[in-house]
Amino acid sequence: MTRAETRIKEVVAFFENKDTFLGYRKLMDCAIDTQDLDIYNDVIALTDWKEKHPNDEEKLIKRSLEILSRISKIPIEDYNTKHPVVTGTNIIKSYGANRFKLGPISIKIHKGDVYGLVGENGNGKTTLLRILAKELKHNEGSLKFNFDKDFNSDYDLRSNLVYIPQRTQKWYGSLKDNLKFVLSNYGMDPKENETRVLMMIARFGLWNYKHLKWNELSSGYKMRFELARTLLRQPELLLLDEPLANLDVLAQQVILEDLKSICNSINNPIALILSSQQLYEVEKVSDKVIYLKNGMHKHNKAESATTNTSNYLIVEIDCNCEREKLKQIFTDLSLEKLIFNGGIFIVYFPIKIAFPLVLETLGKHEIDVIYIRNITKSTRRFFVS
Ligand SMILES: Nc1ncnc2c1ncn2[C@@H]1O[C@H](COP(=O)(O)OP(=O)(O)OP(=O)(O)O)[C@@H](O)[C@H]1O
Repeated sequence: MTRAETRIKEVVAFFENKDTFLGYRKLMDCAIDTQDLDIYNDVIALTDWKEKHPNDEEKLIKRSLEILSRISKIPIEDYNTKHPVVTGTNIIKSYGANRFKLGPISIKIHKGDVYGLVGENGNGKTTLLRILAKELKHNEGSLKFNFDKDFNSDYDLRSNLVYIPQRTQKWYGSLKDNLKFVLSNYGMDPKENETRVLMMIARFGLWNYKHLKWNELSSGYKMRFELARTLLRQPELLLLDEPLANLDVLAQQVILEDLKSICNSINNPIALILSSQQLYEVEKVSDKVIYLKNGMHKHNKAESATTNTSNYLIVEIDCNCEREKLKQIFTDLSLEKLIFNGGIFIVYFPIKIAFPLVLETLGKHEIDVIYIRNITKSTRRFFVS
């Protein structure tokens, strides 16, 4: 079975399980991979119908499955993501003597992969993104791009790599007109322009917002607009600085999943690096997490001998329990260390202790647990140690 066939099968299963919210977004990804304007028009017509008939789930499923069946007849070529699209070697950036220094950092970025860039404030995330975007010059090391589309100037480079900063600029006119403007700059025929723009509007859940102006959109929808605008340019490398900053928790998860799915396109994958403070959300979708501490890349290898946390099971717990009581109940589990950090406990056990045993112990003592997480392999442990 090809990747495309496997994916269509998955999407059919979402609809069969009546998970139409996810199924419909994945259906649109399958449609985008066909690059077939007739399919796009089918999806656009169905999106319009769906917005007008929000309660007719059965018909939506039926019509979606029909489109999927048409998509399955279109051959989709697998893109070979073997070669990195960016290779940075020993990159160093200094803002001057006795000031912040980033690096040396070495990094290889492949299309189809999502890289999460995390770290506390002021540790160099934006600096690294701006270097990769060629907005900022590095002092030492090499940075090589290997794009499919040739670039002869920094202007050309801008269509291969797109950097969306934390604060984006105001625009004028309607959301849809602004998106159409992007493609008209590439000299696209007006009919195709309309179809591609409406497809992207549908994909980013902007259908009911397409006639609104900048000041009529919430920050979250402004970010969706930026993503739609960016993806219309079909970049090969996408650099996002804090894209989740203004989104509510559910929207953060939806946008991250969408980005992952779009970047994982079968025939047109994109390499994505995004910086964020939303560690868990980012870890969930990232193929690799880059944790920056004082400008250095701290490698997240739980087994690494260089990390002083490697020999522990580390658990984060929020519970209604006194510190002394917690200490006492964990004595049997050979408790190593108990830290109270920002309202939650960080508990260290020898690595031989299994996480379910911690759960069992808390249950046995009827501790009122609000939240618990095993952070042994998460970069979260760097934030608390
Ligand atoms: N143009 C500049 N000149 C001098 N120092 C700078 C400049 N830009 C950034 N810095 C310093 O470099 C360090 C790293 O900044 P950077 O914005 O890269 O961090 P960050 O991890 O993105 O932080 P945040 O999470 O707060 O956005 C900070 O100490 C900052 O003050």
